Amino acid sequence: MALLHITRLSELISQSVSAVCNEYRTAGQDLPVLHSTNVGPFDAPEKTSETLQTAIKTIEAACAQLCATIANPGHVITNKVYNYFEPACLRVATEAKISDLLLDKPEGVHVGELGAKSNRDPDKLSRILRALATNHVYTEVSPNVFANNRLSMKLLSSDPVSGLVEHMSDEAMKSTAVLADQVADPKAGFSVQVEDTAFYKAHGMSVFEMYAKDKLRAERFNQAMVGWAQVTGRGMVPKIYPWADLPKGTTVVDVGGGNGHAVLDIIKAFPHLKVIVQDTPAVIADALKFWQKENPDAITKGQAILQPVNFLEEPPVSDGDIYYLRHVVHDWSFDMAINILSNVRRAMQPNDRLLIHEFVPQPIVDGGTAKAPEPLLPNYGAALKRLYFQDLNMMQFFYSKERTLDEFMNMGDTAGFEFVKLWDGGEAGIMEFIPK
Ligand SMILES: C[S@@+](CC[C@H](N)C(=O)[O-])C[C@H]1O[C@@H](n2cnc3c(N)ncnc32)[C@H](O)[C@@H]1O
Repeated sequence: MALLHITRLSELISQSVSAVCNEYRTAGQDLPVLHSTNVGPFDAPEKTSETLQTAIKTIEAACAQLCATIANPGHVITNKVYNYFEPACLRVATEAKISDLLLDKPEGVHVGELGAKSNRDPDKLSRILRALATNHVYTEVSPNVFANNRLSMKLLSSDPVSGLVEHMSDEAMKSTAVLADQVADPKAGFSVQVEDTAFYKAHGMSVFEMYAKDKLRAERFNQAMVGWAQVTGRGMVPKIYPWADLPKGTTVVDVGGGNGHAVLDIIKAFPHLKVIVQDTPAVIADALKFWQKENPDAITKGQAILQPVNFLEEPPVSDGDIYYLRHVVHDWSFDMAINILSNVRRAMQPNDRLLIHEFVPQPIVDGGTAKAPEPLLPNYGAALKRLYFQDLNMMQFFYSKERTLDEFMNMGDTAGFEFVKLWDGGEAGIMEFIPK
């Protein structure tokens, strides 16, 4: 049985590798290589076919499960706990702009030069870059000479994923360090108040209070949201919902829209639509710069309007047809989320629609709709770990959570909405509601 288990895992890996090769071959594309700095043809989630996605998921899940099954347990656990160095090293690399310094230098750059150009101690830098290269971020081409590879290209300062790395390895990770203390605390551990969260303990304020005061971190967070969207399928937003079928002039209100990158993609694909982005005044000021760079015409023509709102205290603008909330509800406890949704409900007419775009995690025990082949964990285990860590991120920031479909349906019902449909978008889905 034990032998069957590990050989089955290895078979799953080799079958899935064949499937990957086949997808590339059929598309006439070269197979990916780790040291390449070129963007691969299927690197973006929206460019990855379902067959390729399943094969990659299976490889990730089976490799992790095989290692966990056969390696020394103490070794595996020690490696897991040492993982906290990886984000710290990634932040050193992004803040020192190492990937920018290595751009177009396939022969690599000596750490002495990297240290001089980034004002970092070369010895510390070399050890940090070596730790990253050992984990496949950067290549050490010869002793102390480092070059970019397919992963380190995501750390370029022009790539919004680098903002995500900094946001997560700075203010987020500092709160992760005290998460266990908060969970064990007899008072804070059972609270749902934001003042009792790990984030509040670490920083003495909530995350949105931080961003109201700290402009650099606030701008970085907005960039992080674009990076997050890119990784989880920015290009998916126009594909998940039948935006094309909406009548000309339909107005989509992006409530808590950040800089409005999601609706920017929507009007790019569906120019017959109009959008209004609403967020806090500081974020809207940042959003204006973003649109002036990305699509200034939409602002001049009035196709895109940017407006401040405080959705905790007032309804969003009332002249929308579709109210779209992307990764907003997950920031709030049940009661606070009901307050926001009730405010949205107050802005809406009977024929308007509410779209809540969020992760919808599947229970691990029956695997929900994911249906991984045995002996993989039913939810594809390590391949989907981001989803479960993201839920903990919501715990440490807000004492909120990533919710199941049932939880969203209950929430919608409480706030005065009738559930219509889940538009499946893979990792995240759009839940459509109408006013009751
Ligand atoms: C997790 S971000 C999601 C941003 C965007 N929808 C996206 O998917 O990238 C949550 C957003 O809610 C906004 N927000 C928080 N409190 C708010 C409030 N009281 N009124 C309006 N927006 C708020 C934040 O500024 C932030 O842009």
